[in-house]
Amino acid sequence: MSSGLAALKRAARQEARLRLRAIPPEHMAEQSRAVCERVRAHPSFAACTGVAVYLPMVDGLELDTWPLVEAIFDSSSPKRVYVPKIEDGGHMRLLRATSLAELRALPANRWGCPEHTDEMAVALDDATLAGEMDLVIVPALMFAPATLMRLGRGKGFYDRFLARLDVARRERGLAPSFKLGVGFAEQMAEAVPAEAHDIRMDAIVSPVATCP
Ligand SMILES: Nc1nc2c(c(=O)[nH]1)N(C=O)[C@@H](CNc1ccc(C(=O)N[C@@H](CCC(=O)O)C(=O)O)cc1)CN2
Ligand SMILES: Nc1ncnc2c1ncn2[C@@H]1O[C@H](COP(=O)(O)OP(=O)(O)OP(=O)(O)O)[C@@H](O)[C@H]1O
Repeated sequence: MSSGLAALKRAARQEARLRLRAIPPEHMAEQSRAVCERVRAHPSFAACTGVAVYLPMVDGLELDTWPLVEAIFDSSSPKRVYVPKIEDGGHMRLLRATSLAELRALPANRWGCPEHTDEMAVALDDATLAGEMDLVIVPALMFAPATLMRLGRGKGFYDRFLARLDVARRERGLAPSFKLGVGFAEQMAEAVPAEAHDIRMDAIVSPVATCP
């Protein structure tokens, strides 16, 4: 990556963290509920049979996806649910979860994200390889709804996972996954610095708008 772009990304991540820290907790909870409602109302949600969703970090500072996860498991027409697990070496696996209780009981990893432990995950396959998810709920530090681009946490986990997922789906004759970015109003920007490997979202949902 060119050092100019790296510096731009670094500065934009710092700006995003400042904005996130300034959101009152009750405003975060309210926005999270509104975004989860909008996701449930989106056509890609009704259409999907398998959803990849992150579980929010315990210390907050990102959109709370629990209202969405609870709604999926409460539904009479359940969908398959997959959650990320970070492996050594910077690889992200997606593991199928079979109940809300299973997810609720997951311990926090070193970054504060609820995640299966290595022992729990031993018998679980990486669902990415079978291309099982048709909808991916994508986190980011900042989004640009006008361009559908996102700025992640800088480790490339989602960019690499989304690329691998769609390769697996293509090999099976399946359409690409629908990539739905979710964030607080404070995380929406005019533009974000982007590189060739940064994967474009199909839609971005904030509490007040769904783009496109
Ligand atoms: N809830 C949740 N789960 C998720 C993600 C996420 O963004 N949110 N991820 C999305 O990719 C993956 C974990 N990705 C991470 C990527 C980078 C860092 C990281 O660099 N942490 C810093 C300190 C924290 C920070 O301010 O970002 C560090 O370790 O130095 C942490 C997690 C998978 N699970
Ligand atoms: N498809 C890919 N293949 C190989 N390397 C990649 C790919 N996507 C991203 N990377 C690498 O990952 C690192 C982080 O990329 P970047 O700064 O774009 O992360 P990010 O978009 O903030 O992270 P994330 O996607 O996890 O939210 C970079 O070194 C980049 O080269």
